[in-house]
Amino acid sequence: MTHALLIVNPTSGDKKAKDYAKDMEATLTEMYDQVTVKHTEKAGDATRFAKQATQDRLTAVFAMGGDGTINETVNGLAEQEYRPVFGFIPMGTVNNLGRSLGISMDPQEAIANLKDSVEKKMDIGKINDRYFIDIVGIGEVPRAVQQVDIEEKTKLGPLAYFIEGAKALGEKKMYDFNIEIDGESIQEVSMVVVMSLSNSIGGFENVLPEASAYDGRLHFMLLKGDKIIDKVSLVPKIFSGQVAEDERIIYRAFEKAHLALTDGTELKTNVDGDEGPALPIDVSVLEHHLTVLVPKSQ
Ligand SMILES: Nc1ncnc2c1ncn2[C@@H]1O[C@H](COP(=O)(O)OP(=O)(O)OP(=O)(O)O)[C@@H](O)[C@H]1O
Repeated sequence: MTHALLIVNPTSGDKKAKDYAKDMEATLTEMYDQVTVKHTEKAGDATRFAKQATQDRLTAVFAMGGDGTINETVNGLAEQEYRPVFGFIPMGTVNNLGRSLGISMDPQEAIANLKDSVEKKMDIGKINDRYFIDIVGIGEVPRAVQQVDIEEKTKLGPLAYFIEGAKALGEKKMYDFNIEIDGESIQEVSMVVVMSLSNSIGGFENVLPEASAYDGRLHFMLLKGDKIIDKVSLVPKIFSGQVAEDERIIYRAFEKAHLALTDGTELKTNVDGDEGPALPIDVSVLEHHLTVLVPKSQ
């Protein structure tokens, strides 16, 4: 007998997730013998529900919510001995993972496409003892992006992050990084370091055209501090997918890295848009770790 769990964050997508949950349940009922629906009430619920599903050996776990809910659900599934098939309906502002996997941003369409989806093996990231689905950011730009308030997000969508991030480019705060990346040592002064799983960053889909959630690699970018004067000219390059070739940026596709500051000060990371652990950090990719349902056209 097949059994699917549907995790719904009723507050996601301007509270629309709650309305779409009925359609989703009906669709899942056509796909699985049994469907259980659980609504989250607070941070940590989605992780708990998903982890329980691995212990109960359910066939599939679905999430309806923003990147926060997707991240929490994946944190419940990752590195468990048995991992159910994973699917999700993006209901947030940015929906970075949904964009990189080609899932429709229209919830109705995303639900309808489920019946015609295929299974793919998706990479996930690990930072210290937790997991991420999109990105680890370090420095003033990721910090500013994290502080975008809910009203601005609702009004402007991903553009709100872009505006705050661009403002922070004017900041002059630099950090002296000491990095080990797949056996290579990098010492560099920088204001921003980003490690992404896919082509999509902050909802913008063409930043790293070569990268994908299935390539078994994380993608590291460090903006060199000594070339700070012409950093504004980098913006069009970032959006036309040319960062990997720019001399002001160190780019590496990698599997494992250790990042610290040379003076040993604590600096908090941004993980999938929320505050993460402080440096020093260990970051790695878990290749093809989750079986995810994506539209057939992908
Ligand atoms: N019933 C609830 N009421 C209030 N907050 C909740 C509830 N259930 C979960 N949460 C919180 O919502 C967070 C995730 O929200 P969501 O899934 O919308 O992600 P998001 O990252 O805010 O999305 P986006 O920024 O893309 O809009 C969870 O981490 C949890 O703290």
